[in-house]
Amino acid sequence: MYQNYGLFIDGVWLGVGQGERIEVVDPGTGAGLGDVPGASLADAGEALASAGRGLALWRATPAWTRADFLHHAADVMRARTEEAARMITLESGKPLAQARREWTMSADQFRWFGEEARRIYGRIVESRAPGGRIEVLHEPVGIVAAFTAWNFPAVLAARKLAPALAAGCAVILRPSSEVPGTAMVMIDCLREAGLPKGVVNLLVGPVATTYAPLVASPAVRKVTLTGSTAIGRQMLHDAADTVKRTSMELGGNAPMVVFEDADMEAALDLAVPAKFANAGQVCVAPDRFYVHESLHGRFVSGFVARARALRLGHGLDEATQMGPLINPRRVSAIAEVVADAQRRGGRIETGGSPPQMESNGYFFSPTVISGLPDDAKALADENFGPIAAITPFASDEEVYHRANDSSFGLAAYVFTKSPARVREAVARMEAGMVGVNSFALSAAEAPFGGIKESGTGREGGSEGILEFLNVKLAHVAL
Ligand SMILES: NC(=O)C1=CN([C@@H]2O[C@H](COP(=O)(O)OP(=O)(O)OC[C@H]3O[C@@H](n4cnc5c(N)ncnc54)[C@H](O)[C@@H]3O)[C@@H](O)[C@H]2O)C=CC1
Ligand SMILES: O=C(O)[C@H](O)CS(=O)(=O)O
Repeated sequence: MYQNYGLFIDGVWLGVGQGERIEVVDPGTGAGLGDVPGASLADAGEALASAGRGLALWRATPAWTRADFLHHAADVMRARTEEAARMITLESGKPLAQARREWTMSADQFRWFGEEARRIYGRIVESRAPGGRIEVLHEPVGIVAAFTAWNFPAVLAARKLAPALAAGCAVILRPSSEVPGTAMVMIDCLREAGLPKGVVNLLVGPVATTYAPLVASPAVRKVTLTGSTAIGRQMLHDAADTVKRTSMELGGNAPMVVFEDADMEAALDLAVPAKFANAGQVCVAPDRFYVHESLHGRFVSGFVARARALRLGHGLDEATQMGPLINPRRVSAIAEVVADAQRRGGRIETGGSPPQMESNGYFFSPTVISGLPDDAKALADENFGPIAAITPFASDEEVYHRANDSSFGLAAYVFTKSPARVREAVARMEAGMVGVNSFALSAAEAPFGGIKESGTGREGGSEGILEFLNVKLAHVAL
């Protein structure tokens, strides 16, 4: 699996880092996939030095040359889809079809920001001083340290690499140790596309050697994380010591509101796949289902029937619709959410425990819970697993209050046929992204991100490149 990869420092693969080896596990079987080198402090120092050289070269590279590279990288990625999808599935557990979609979404990021690289506009403002002029320029922010979660190992990295490279930055990428191979395949695609030495470096390994030296280094001018709110909060504190730019794609706990005028069957057909994609380990997955009281009973029944029909299995089996959780700790965490629900009088409508399977994989049955109070874990916390908590509401005012009663604000979804309700929901939902009769929030051309404790900054769209640019004012009196 990893014999051709390892750490990527100064344009070469280092199969042997100076740190300890890291075992990678297939969550679908519990078996080892192989091991990868863990970076040492010396490796991190070499990556920082390499990134400094890479930045000097890349920021001087014309935008159209950067753009052509990004487009070529997207083409190479598309050509290597099957290899990449297999790696994503083996490391993260998600079914192959979802892995292929994720890789395609990742290539789209490079294609989109290949175009955006050509559109880094400044402006000139007439000065109030005779003969003067004000120039507003955009310059690359510098060396970027990028940290990503395990659940979408490709697109989370692409959402950072593509805009940073479009802007002229150099990047040190440090993926989750659960899924290092996916980032390795992606960087090998960039290498194949002609990535210059030092522009992207890859570190894998312990926080002490792959995060601490980067966040402390004054040479690193931007920290970008996709991960939990707890880790994001820590990184924001750490980055403040050297006043780094930051962008944070953090936790979510998305409400889905089904109004009484919704097309309930259509809502169910979309909600169940959205809930159980990647076994629910999706930051924008619908977690809290608020259903108008007139529809609640039928909605629960329809949700349960669809959940029970899902085929669980290893992601490499093309027939699999839901794979495992990422590790045993996630299985325990989800089991605790169910136990909390039972203690609070909730009804486990289906699921609630690991399935009976001939597998050592980390599986948990698709689970539907009703009858819970709003402060139950299944409703109040980010569960990040295959749990749907469904609860009735009586009025619009009630449901907006309950849906917004959260420290999170990543995604929110409403289902209704009423244009008036659509306008009100988009305006009143406290989230960075709102889906109306849709869960399709993730696209390279759309700004992805949250508010409140779901994070800061946006990835994708015309906003995404701004995260990696500094504004410079020049007042020229000539
Ligand atoms: N907003 C978004 O776009 C997304 C958010 N997420 C969030 O990520 C979380 C799940 O992913 P996880 O990898 O479990 O999150 P995590 O926060 O535990 O880890 C995120 C990254 O930070 C690293 N990390 C862990 N502890 C660290 C520390 N003390 N110092 C520095 N780095 C550290 C991890 O190795 C990983 O690379 C969920 O909360 C989910 O909502 C996941 C995907 C997308
Ligand atoms: O990590 C995630 O949850 C992804 O952002 C989900 S998606 O945007 O790729 O669908």
